[in-house]
Amino acid sequence: MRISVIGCGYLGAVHASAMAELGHEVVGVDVDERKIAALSAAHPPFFEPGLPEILASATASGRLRFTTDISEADDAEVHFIAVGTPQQAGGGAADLTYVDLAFESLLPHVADGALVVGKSTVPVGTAERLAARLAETAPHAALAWNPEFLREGFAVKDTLEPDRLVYGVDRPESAAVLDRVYRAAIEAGTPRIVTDFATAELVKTAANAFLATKISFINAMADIADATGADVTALADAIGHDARIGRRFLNAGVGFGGGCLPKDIRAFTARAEELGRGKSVAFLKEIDAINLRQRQKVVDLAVEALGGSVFQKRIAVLGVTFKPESDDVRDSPALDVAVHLKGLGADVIATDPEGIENARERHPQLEYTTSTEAALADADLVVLVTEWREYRGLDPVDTARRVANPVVIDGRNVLDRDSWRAAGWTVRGIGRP
Ligand SMILES: NC(=O)c1ccc[n+]([C@@H]2O[C@H](COP(=O)([O-])OP(=O)(O)OC[C@H]3O[C@@H](n4cnc5c(N)ncnc54)[C@H](O)[C@@H]3O)[C@@H](O)[C@H]2O)c1
Ligand SMILES: O=c1ccn([C@@H]2O[C@H](COP(=O)(O)OP(=O)(O)O[C@H]3O[C@H](CO)[C@@H](O)[C@H](O)[C@H]3O)[C@@H](O)[C@H]2O)c(=O)[nH]1
Repeated sequence: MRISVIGCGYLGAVHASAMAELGHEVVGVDVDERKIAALSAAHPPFFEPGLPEILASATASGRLRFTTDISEADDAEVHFIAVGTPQQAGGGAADLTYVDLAFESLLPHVADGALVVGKSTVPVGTAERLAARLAETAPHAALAWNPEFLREGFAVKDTLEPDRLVYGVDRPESAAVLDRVYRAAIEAGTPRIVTDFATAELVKTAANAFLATKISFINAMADIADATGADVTALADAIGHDARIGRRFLNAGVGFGGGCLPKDIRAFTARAEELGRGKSVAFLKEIDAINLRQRQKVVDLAVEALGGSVFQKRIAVLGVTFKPESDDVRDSPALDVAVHLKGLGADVIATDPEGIENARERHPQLEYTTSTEAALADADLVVLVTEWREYRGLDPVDTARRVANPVVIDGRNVLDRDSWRAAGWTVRGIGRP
């Protein structure tokens, strides 16, 4: 099929490449010339495992090209909208400017019979509004909402082998078109849920709200564990054996960040308030508050570990991205902790395998290194806040030789505390004795 993907960021670049990998003819469109130049040269403008390979093979095959000229989307049968929906400046609601601009710029290029498919995460009601606008200007085209559930770090696999497909449609023909797009996944047995616009939009919001709730729930348990000497990791293992609860997403630590969960729960709350249903999701404000307290908790642990002040103390911060296997620092708990410690007068040196460039752009006041050894050298304190494999695998004996003072705050509860303690370290975790 001929497909266009409008917006080639973390979501769109992967979606475009994956669609081409499935054999479709794809044009990726973005307003960012640098991004388009990089993608056209088969260089992903961000770090995502597996993307370089499918991008290279799809561009070489001629099935995938990128452009800043939206008129090149003219002959597509399906147009995916994958532009950003960030948090509004000064409020929690989603900023729909990019969706609206992308949609308006696409309208003159929507052919009769084409399907416009929203992929961006939007407040419920957006699809209905856009469908009405489409009916005015391109009455022989249709709109669908097909939310995306990929995780950064696993984006290629999640796109090619999704857990489920959700189609929000207003006519059965739209679902049939999406079935052709996703034929490979459907033939492999991927469940598909065909529903109305509002349900499809809400499925996405509800999924992220649930995931955020799971993480803040375990972080709340970590706080009680801290007050009682209990161990939140053992607690998570034990409750996780109950299949109704499940062990995944019960890792206590510095909390959730990224370009999705934090902004999506805030946008959901704002939308529910607009709908007069604020009370129904008021708990999400507490989920957010618990999450943000985790960042403060790590900072407080650092102050405590250094005897009441971090002023002029050398602190090695391991990790700046919001999670491993990504270079994304949007709303990153790790970077927030580093910035906060710096604000308290610490001599912070932050390291990360992939995120330094993005972190430096946002917070040039921090000192960065890509070398873990350089970060550790003569540190008075080590703070692990993103669980990259290289940090989880650090040798405690060798690491102890590098630092000035063998004290580590394990903000992700990933170090083997027994071997670190045996090597002379003081180890502080989250919700662990
Ligand atoms: N990142 C993820 O893991 C993920 C997963 C699922 C859903 N989502 C949702 O997908 C959407 C995109 O997220 P992202 O992380 O890819 O954001 P992003 O900021 O990485 O990418 C958005 C892209 O849209 C481009 N853009 C903006 N206006 C445009 C226009 N008028 N025409 C063409 N391109 C335009 C930007 O230049 C940018 O490259 C958001 O709604 C997000 O919530 C993201
Ligand atoms: O037990 C856990 C699991 C995750 N996290 C943190 O939660 C955040 C989000 O992690 P994850 O969900 O893996 O990353 P994203 O790539 O942001 O993916 C989420 O957001 C996407 C955008 O909406 C959705 O598509 C995905 O389904 C949803 O998992 C990260 O900061 C993690 O460190 C924890 O603190 N504890």
